[in-house]
Amino acid sequence: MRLFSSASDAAVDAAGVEAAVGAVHDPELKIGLAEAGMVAAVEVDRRGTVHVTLRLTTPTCPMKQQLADDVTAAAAAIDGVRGVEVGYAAMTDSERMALAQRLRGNRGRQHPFGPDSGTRIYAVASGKGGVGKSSITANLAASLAAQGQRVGVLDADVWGYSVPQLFGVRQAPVALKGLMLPPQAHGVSLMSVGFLVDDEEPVIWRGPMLHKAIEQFLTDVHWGELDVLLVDLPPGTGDVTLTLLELLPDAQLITVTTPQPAARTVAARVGRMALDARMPIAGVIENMSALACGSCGEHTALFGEGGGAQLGEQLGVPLLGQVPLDLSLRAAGDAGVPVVVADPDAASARELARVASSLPHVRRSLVGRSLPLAVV
Ligand SMILES: Nc1ncnc2c1ncn2[C@@H]1O[C@H](COP(=O)(O)OP(=O)(O)OP(=O)(O)O)[C@@H](O)[C@H]1O
Repeated sequence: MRLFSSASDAAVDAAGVEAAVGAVHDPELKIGLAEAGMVAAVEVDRRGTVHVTLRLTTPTCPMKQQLADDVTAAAAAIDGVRGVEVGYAAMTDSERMALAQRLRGNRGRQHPFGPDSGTRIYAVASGKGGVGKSSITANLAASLAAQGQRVGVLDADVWGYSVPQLFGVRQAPVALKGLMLPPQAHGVSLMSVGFLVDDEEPVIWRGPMLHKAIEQFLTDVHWGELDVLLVDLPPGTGDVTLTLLELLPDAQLITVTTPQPAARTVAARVGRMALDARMPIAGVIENMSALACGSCGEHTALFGEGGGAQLGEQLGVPLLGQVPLDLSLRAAGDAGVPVVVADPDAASARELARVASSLPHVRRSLVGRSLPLAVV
């Protein structure tokens, strides 16, 4: 229990406490605790201590501590409250079922990112692997979340997933009667195959199974209302990319390349594929641009120069930014904290934050809406 020295000895407004506790937002469910049916009891004793019992979706709820902190802060803000004690109970099966149904709403088996959704979707692609596509995705997401946007990251790089590592999240998502609650980190909702398999275990999905898995990541995950969904695609133009193009026809492509000709040429193929599918391309991000020496400031173009600008020209889209090679970005990624959060003044972080705040919103032309693609 936490005790406070209250400024006044006024009788506590029990209804006010209950309303304040009920209004606390559950970050995974994305609704208030009262609406989620999670407030089992709120009592105020004669000493001004508030006793709250929360009904958790699962006893091992990863948000338990944060919920306790938020509930404590909300109750403590009410006049006369001298202490707050938070206890827990678990939902029954039927309560979990009712909650899952409420969260799904009436969309049934449809995913929530259809043409009527207000979510901007960016699919982050590269030709070659290892050019920093996942690092860029993670940092754009964390930066947008820090600006107050509701952001999700779908790690569609099923074989080479790195979103769990980049966000420092290892826990499996809470499952609520067939609906997965995406883990949260740095204000971003996350979903990745990496949450569902052991680190050492190879993912050997192919064809229909892959298609099904990607579909489920869109349909059976409680994304809630998002302003932006970033999809980290696997490198190249494989099955997953085609599946996503089919499932998310309103997605816009962001192509990541290094300045090197080899990376640019392969990235151009992904760009061409998007153009052929009439998928809008938001632009190109050049990563691993010139390295600035920490002490003398001199720039070394380790991977050459100009690849991003040339790719942009080739595809007829803007160069959105040039993220320098930066030790801070690599170290932050290894530590599981995006560099825009861990070291916002680092050169890479400043450029990534700038790109995030000026991401264009390119709409798909209504001409030829159906895709000339099929998934086998
Ligand atoms: N600008 C940068 N400066 C320094 N290191 C970087 C930079 N961008 C990425 N890296 C590092 O390069 C490695 C590869 O990055 P990342 O995993 O983001 O690439 P990727 O294109 O998503 O790879 P893949 O698609 O093969 O999984 C990581 O160790 C990352 O920390």
